[in-house]
Amino acid sequence: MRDEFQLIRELLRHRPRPGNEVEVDVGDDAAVICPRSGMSLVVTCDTMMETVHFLPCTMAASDIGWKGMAANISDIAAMGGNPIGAVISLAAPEEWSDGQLAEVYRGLGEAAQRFGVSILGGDTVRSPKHLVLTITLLGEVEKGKALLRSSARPGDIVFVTGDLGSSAAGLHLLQREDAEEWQGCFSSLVQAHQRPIPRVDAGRLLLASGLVPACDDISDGLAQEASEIAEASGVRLVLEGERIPLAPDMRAYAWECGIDPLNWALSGGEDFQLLGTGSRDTWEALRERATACGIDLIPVGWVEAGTPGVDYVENGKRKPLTQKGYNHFAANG
Ligand SMILES: Nc1ncnc2c1ncn2[C@@H]1O[C@H](COP(=O)(O)OP(=O)(O)O)[C@@H](O)[C@H]1O
Ligand SMILES: Cc1ncc(C[n+]2csc(CCOP(=O)(O)OP(=O)(O)O)c2C)c(N)n1
Ligand SMILES: [Mg+2]
Ligand SMILES: [Mg+2]
Ligand SMILES: [Mg+2]
Repeated sequence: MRDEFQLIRELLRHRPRPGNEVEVDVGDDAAVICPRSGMSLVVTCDTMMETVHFLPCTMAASDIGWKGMAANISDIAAMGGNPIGAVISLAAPEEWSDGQLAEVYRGLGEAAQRFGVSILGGDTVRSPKHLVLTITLLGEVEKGKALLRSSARPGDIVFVTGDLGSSAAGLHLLQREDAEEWQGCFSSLVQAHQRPIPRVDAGRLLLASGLVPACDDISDGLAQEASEIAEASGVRLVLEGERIPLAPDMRAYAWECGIDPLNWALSGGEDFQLLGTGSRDTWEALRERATACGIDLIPVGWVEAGTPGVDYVENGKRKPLTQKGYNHFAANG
């Protein structure tokens, strides 16, 4: 029989050392943190749910922890912030052994360590069926400077920070009956799905440049995130299909499967790159500054005045984008 308090001690045993902002650490009724002066708190929350976000064939226990943390860090990155500390809710079924749960926390701790996140506390309950991992992440951002979805302006360039669709391709591969035969050749896709890297580096650079009006992270696919910026800013985004960056491995795997790789980029989700807009006048300066820091900003379209929404240009023809992103309550969810 599992002991709740023994399990909590086990899960927290190897957590990263708390950062300087932590006034009261895990172990009391609540944690106390103090952001640096001149900084505002940024708060976000995301859940990883067995069957919805992962299956035994798609993710090892440690990957679940990494990805749960990475998905939250990505939302802080999209605001231009720095992550500070996490509060973690774990609902665990009896079928998951203490060892497996410790593995979830090992992966979670690896991501926390890499991105400077303190584990501030959490809650542990029994789940009658599936594993559910919910993380609330706190971060800090310079007061009044957070990057918003609502600041895109007509004339802006639309850009992304890296390849799209690889995570969806990795998920497709991992769910094949003959997945093992494919994993060796396309390990980068599996890696993109299981161990995404949130773009805190890019978010911080975009904020520091002062040249980026709007930003969003790509959790639900480019189509959905572009429409979020369009709606929030009251503008029309125009995406150019040919410019959307696709990893060579992703193209090759899609070709093997007879699938259009752009569908994975537009609708697949979980890439956790950033989507942003920047003024045309300062675009070259911004791009050079990013390149100097090893960050690619890839132009994928532009912003126009018009009915809020997204248009798509393919083979020189422009039309409203029909692809939808990931939606938990739709057919693709
Ligand atoms: N159940 C909820 N209660 C309150 N706010 C929510 C809930 N679900 C989502 N939100 C808020 O709605 C907005 C959109 O959520 P979501 O699409 O999940 O964002 P993201 O893709 O960045 O994680 C966010 O501001 C989020 O905090
Ligand atoms: C087994 C399995 N099926 C489907 C998916 C694909 N999937 C699940 S949730 C999701 C979108 C991102 O998750 P969400 O909870 O919407 O995160 P948020 O947008 O709130 O950051 C995707 C693409 C998956 N990762 N695993
Ligand atoms: Mg969310
Ligand atoms: Mg987001
Ligand atoms: Mg979503």
